[in-house]
Amino acid sequence: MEIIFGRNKKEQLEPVRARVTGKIPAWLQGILLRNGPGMHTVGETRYNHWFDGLALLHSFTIRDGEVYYRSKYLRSDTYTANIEANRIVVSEFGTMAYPDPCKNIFSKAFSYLSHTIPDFTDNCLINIMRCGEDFYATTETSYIRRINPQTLETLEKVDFRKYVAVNLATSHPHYDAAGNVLNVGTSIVDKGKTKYVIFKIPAPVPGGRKEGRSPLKDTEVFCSIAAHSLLSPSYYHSFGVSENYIIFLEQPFKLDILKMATAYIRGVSWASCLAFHGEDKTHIHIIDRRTRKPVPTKYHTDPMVVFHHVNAYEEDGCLLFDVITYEDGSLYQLFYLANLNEDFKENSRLTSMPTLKRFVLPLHVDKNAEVGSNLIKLSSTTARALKEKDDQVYCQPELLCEGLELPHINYAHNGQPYRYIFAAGVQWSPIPTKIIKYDILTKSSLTWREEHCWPAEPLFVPTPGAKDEDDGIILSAIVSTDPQKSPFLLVLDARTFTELARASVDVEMHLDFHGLFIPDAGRDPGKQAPSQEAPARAAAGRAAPRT
Ligand SMILES: CC1=C(/C=C/C(C)=C/C=C/C(C)=C/C=C/C=C(C)/C=C/C=C(C)/C=C/C2=C(C)C[C@@H](O)CC2(C)C)C(C)(C)CCC1
Ligand SMILES: [Fe+2]
Repeated sequence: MEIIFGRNKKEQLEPVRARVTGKIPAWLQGILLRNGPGMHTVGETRYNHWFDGLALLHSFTIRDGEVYYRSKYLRSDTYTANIEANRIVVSEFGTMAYPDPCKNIFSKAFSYLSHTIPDFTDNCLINIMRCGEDFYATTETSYIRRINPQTLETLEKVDFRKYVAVNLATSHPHYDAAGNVLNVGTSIVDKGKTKYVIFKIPAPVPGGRKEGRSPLKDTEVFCSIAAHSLLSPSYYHSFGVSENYIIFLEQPFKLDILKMATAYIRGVSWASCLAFHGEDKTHIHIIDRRTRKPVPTKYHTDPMVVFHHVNAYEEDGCLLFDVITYEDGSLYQLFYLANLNEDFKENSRLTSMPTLKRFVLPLHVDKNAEVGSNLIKLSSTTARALKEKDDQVYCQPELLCEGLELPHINYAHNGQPYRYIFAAGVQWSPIPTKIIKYDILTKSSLTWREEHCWPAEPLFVPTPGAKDEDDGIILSAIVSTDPQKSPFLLVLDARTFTELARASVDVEMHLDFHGLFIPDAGRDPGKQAPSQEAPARAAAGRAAPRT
């Protein structure tokens, strides 16, 4: 466990050629670029939480059946300040740090006052966002860092706050067919009105970057939602989109702003300002993308915690959305490094299982429908939505499957009807885990697993000209707890889940969070596959007839 979670990983600055066994499809050319925590101690100091680790970018460049691996720490201001001081000087999610080494309460108070609000970290360790031709490493503060996807060099630091009033933003943006980026953030201090802000980064004008203009400069507010409680906005990690709607879950996993305001002076982490309120409900906000306004019906469901939305689509006047749910916020508890030790199996039993659930919301509620009646008439689901008084609807989801996390789909189906979910399988115990293809239609699954292997999030890359949703390959970086086994990039046939190839590298690879595949530019665009993160092409793929 220590090898996987706690140990600092070395950078691999020079591209190293991987040992390929099997055959990588000739059409698969491009860069798999991923992000995750790689350094957990600096000098004598250590982070408390796995999600605090310094961002280590890594990439697998796939060219003509060969694979080259490289990795580089994100040179964030946080990284530089820590390395220069040879200790942790910037606070992260689970670790509060003090620029001033003096620990007495007066000096704490003094440095608090002199900084007023400590600046938030730009240790962008969670995901990679594409914005036109630019790529950014992302986290959940207002900072993102532009990076060079070829060399993994760190470029400029961008503060969303310059363009839109958000203090936090998700690391899971959505992309539409035209190349617009949608994201959501929380505005905590803007005129005392705590709100969730959905914002849009418009698709760049051609040649814009060449003229030195970043598409971020055109960022606009799409819609704002007032928080139910001004002093305790919800925490969220992602959101959902269908063709015409945005789904935002205001869940009872909340940030306590008063606690946050005193966290620094009290010497506690941001994480300690987060709490699950089992007595509250989950509010489901639906925004109409055409009017940019919330729909009038007030939907709610039982208390739950969601980190990852899977997908959403509309069918017969209903909005269906699939999410991975937990019964409480204990997932974040599990990833304290102190819990990720030999007793992991014991500790992890405390956590509720990630469960894939389908919610179905009626988009038009008949005012005359009887209170207590089920408004969902779809035969394909057991999800229910019960009419309540005053335009309220209580949603009861359908439980689809247990033990999925880090979900991915064929992104050409994002917001559209879809059938397959690719994900890492989580059992917590017994470990290690597996990769799963879950078929929503038949409720069956295919799995890939191997002893001692810990898979990362599986990404789907479609075959050029693909018609079927699962015509493509799955890429996943695999690390192992067996010191004899090198980490490798696994290439699976997404249809059958048989292994096509693996590319092993003799490096200490880290277990990462998220990333994307960048298909090689310059290939015949007519023949280019609709790619996971290339929305314009994905749209072209969607237009192709489906079988
Ligand atoms: C909170 C706050 C602040 C700070 C916010 C910060 C720095 C937030 C950072 C948040 C981060 C890094 C969030 C990361 C979330 C990641 C999630 C939910 C990942 C889940 C992954 C899971 C369950 C993976 C399981 C696994 C699978 C499936 C396969 C296996 O092989 C391996 C395993 C077990 C890892 C401010 C802005 C400073 C101030 C304001 C308040
Ligand atoms: Fe995530």
